[in-house]
Amino acid sequence: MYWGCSGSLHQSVMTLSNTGPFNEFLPFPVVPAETSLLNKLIRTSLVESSHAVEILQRDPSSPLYSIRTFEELPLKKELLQGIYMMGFNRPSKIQETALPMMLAYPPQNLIAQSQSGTGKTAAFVLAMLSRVNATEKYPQCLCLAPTYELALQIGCVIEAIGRFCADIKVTYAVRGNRVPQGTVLKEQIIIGTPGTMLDWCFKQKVVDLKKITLFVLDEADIMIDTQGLSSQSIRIQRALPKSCQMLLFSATFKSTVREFAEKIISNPIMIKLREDELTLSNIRQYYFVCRSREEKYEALCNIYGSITIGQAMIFCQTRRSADWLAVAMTQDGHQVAILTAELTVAHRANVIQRFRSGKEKVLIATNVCARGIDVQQVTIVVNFSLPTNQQGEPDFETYLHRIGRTGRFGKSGIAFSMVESRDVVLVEMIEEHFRILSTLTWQNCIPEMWCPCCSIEAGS
Ligand SMILES: Nc1ncnc2c1ncn2[C@@H]1O[C@H](COP(=O)(O)OP(=O)(O)OP(=O)(O)O)[C@@H](O)[C@H]1O
Repeated sequence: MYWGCSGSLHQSVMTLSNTGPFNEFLPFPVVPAETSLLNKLIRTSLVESSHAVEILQRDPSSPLYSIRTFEELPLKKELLQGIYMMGFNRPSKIQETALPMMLAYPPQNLIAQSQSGTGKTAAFVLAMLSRVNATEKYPQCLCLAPTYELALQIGCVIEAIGRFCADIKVTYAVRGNRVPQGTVLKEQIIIGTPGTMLDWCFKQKVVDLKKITLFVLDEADIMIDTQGLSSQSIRIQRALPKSCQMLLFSATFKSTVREFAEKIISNPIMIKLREDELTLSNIRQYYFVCRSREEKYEALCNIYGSITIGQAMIFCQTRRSADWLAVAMTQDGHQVAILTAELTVAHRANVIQRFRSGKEKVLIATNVCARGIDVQQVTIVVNFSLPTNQQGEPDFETYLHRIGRTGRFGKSGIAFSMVESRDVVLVEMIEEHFRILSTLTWQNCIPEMWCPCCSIEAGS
């Protein structure tokens, strides 16, 4: 699989190593950069938010306005053409507010937070392509991303939106792309990871930082959670001229991100798009009490026999039980895909893409690799085992992530949990926990006695 575009780097085999923070309960860590990448790869459309953009902090001297159409922006016609070729008819929520600020003169510094998929990348790509002076053949914009693959993804967006800007070129400061000292870079935009960018700027000295007019730091939350990346980014940023415009983007706005952002960006305008909260209120939840794994499987087959299922996602606690279930379902003639943390990111992306496109109807996943992955068309979620922590207590957060839907995409869904008798107490704890948030409709259905509550069309 090749994730880059036609830029000046070509490399076809990519895997991300699991180097992120280690989750003590699970054999494989959840790596936020991987989740972010997978979501980018599987996302084909904008995640529209119902929330307004909040302006947390603003430069009082800057006029603040938002736009409704791309034509209202000072964009060159080649960029408008590029935008329309991408199928973007109107700006997203975050673009409405951020783009006028990013394109304003004099240039303004901006910190923007908005959840994944809301159009941040497209926004800063437009800013980069607008700021560049295409007649000058030297680096003018630097963009930092936390991983090789994410850097290449940004490059793809630049090349897609900028396809009519023939004179603007992009290069990649990422591992494997070596530039000997003395190289004269002609590309106006450099996208890279902090380590290699640092090398290009300070060791190889192929970038004259004094000539950089726009600096973009993407996925700031991932950067600061990944050892070394934030200090490398700060080193680069500190060497830039005072007049250089700084843009920082993040999907989350934890206090650490805010502190980091404020440390490196002076007098920023700060904007934030509130995230839709996960909710269980539109999910009907049922559970089966089973005596064994085999009986859980029988219950699962009963669900399949009784209701119309679009696509289902089944969660298992361990890889071994995921494998067992995949074999059993395949033998019974189901088209099943399996997602476990041992797969490389490229492999996982492939599995998810196949599932998205409907090639498989069932996706069996272990929790670790499915967390944060956005598969919107799923109408049925099955907990083949309830998520628990190392102490054997219910993992409420994971439960919510597995079955929760945001208000915006809150088509009703159904979730089934298979529990062994000794675990009914977990069900009660989950019920107790979420009763505060929403009204739950738990139903105790016993496989042999199929109850009427379950004869509901999924997604109805
Ligand atoms: N104005 C728009 N109209 C329609 N689609 C858009 C628009 N802007 C972006 N998109 C599309 O929406 C998807 C998400 O956009 P984008 O990647 O820019 O979001 P993001 O906020 O940067 O996400 P992430 O945090 O995961 O990087 C992409 O498929 C992109 O092509």
